[in-house]
Amino acid sequence: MAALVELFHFHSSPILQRRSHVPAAMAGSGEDRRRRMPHVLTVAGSDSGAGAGVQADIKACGAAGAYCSSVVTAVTAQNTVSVQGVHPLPEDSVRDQLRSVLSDMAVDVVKTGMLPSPGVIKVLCDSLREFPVQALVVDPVMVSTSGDRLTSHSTIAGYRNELLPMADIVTPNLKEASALLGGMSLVTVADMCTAAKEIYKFGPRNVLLKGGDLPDSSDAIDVLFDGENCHELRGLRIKTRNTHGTGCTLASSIAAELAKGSSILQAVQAAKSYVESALHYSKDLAIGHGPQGPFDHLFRLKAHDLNSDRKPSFNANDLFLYAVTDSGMNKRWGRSITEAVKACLDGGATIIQLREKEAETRNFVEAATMCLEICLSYGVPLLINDRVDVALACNADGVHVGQSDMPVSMVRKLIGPGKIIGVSCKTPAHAEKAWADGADYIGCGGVFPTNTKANNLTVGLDGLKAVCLSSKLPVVAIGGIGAGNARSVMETGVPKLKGVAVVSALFDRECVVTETRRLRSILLEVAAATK
Ligand SMILES: Nc1ncnc2c1ncn2[C@@H]1O[C@H](COP(=O)(O)OP(=O)(O)O)[C@@H](O)[C@H]1O
Ligand SMILES: Cc1ncc(COP(=O)(O)O)c(N)n1
Ligand SMILES: [Mg+2]
Repeated sequence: MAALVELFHFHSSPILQRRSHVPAAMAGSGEDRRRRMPHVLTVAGSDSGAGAGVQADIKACGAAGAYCSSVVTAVTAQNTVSVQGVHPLPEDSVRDQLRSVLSDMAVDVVKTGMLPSPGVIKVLCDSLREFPVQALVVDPVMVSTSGDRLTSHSTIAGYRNELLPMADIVTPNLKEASALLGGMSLVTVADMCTAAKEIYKFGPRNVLLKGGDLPDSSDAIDVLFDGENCHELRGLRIKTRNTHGTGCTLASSIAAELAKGSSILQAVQAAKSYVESALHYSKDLAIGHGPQGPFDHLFRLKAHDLNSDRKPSFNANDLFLYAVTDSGMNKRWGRSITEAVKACLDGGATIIQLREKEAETRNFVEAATMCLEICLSYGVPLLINDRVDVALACNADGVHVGQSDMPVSMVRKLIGPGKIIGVSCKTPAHAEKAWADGADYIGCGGVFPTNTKANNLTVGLDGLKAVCLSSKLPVVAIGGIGAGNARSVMETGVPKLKGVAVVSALFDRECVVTETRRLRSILLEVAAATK
């Protein structure tokens, strides 16, 4: 067997070199300039419940923006309770389907799922030799999560000797890894690394050992061995029964990312983050009566995509010196809102939020429109506090909402994918929800006591740190911050903390320009010192 592994190892070249890969969007020779799409072919079983198998693969690829063709290897009768029947298709039918697609449709990446017999593995390997593709992703499906067997024992040898040596990445779960290694026990992350290295010896160029079922782990930990390093990939473990199809989905999503031109590590990270988001969105979904429900692969059709290039215009560094206006203070100092905004822009504010709690709508819209024009001339984004209608009316850059304002998912629906949404958060749970709902940044506070907001609970520097450490979104600190304590806030040095938001320290002062400059130079000093 070692010799066979050697042989295949030698013949299969590293990913992206096997077939010259033309990025789909740019492809097109002189005679054919039609637009191409990244194309994944899944070779897998049908799941009548559509949570796993071919159905999951098509949805996962679609969600990633790839086309997905499908060669069906078996038809299963299954639901959220168990697998009630498995009907493998004749090998000839699988061969015909493979030929139909591979000979015509310019497949970039092949992903395999349920392969019910050694014969089907052989047919597939022959087809891949006849029609080489850019990359092969092998999800060695053996047993469904419900515990039902989906392939014969004899296919394990087929995987080891024939398919794995051709694979760019293989994605066993704990049970499958153990089966491939003759029953090795896997209970710790260290065991997972050892097992990944052992499986690597069968010939795949990368091994992703999935730890969805790792006992006693509060995170969802996967391990990627690329022949040199063992990367530990940690994600949030979502508390839900709806995990049917996570393995199929992860592998298909990896295939789609590879077809789009990502490296293996990038593809795995993007896929894992997609599965995590999909589980989070679907955690309360009720489909079926069994213990293992499916999830909603296409949740991004409803909520915006957090990890896409949806909003290249939002730059987290804009949170550096965040000025929040206050109509009461402006009145006290005899300033118009536009004068206040212009002054803090002159002093170097990097983002502005209009927070007008008392203004009449007509006046607010007029003022916001004028402020927007000023902000545009400084190249600084303008956000509106709470009032989605005002933001829409004046075409502001976004909205900032609090925990009791309109929910972020609704705001997103109203203002569209291209606008910025910020949310006030006090706890890691708020921060997680803000991320899942599709916000762009978090305002965390009140860090210190303040008179600007009545009855506002203070979270302190420790509360701020806790939110920043758990947040996937950039954070701006708010509440009682000014020249006297901004340094202590920024010196917490937590990675997600991008700046401070201030109200009174700028606007409850005689000269807004001077105060903004003073604060800015303090922030710049800390930034320079902590670089
Ligand atoms: N409850 C969960 N929360 C977050 N991620 C999960 C959860 N369960 C599984 N995953 C992730 O889903 C992917 C599939 O893993 P796993 O469920 O172990 O595979 P399989 O479905 O093949 O058994 C992995 O990236 C794993 O970390
Ligand atoms: C047809 C088919 N293929 C694969 C799986 C594995 O499901 P999971 O991704 O939950 O391990 C399944 N249950 N059915
Ligand atoms: Mg699973």
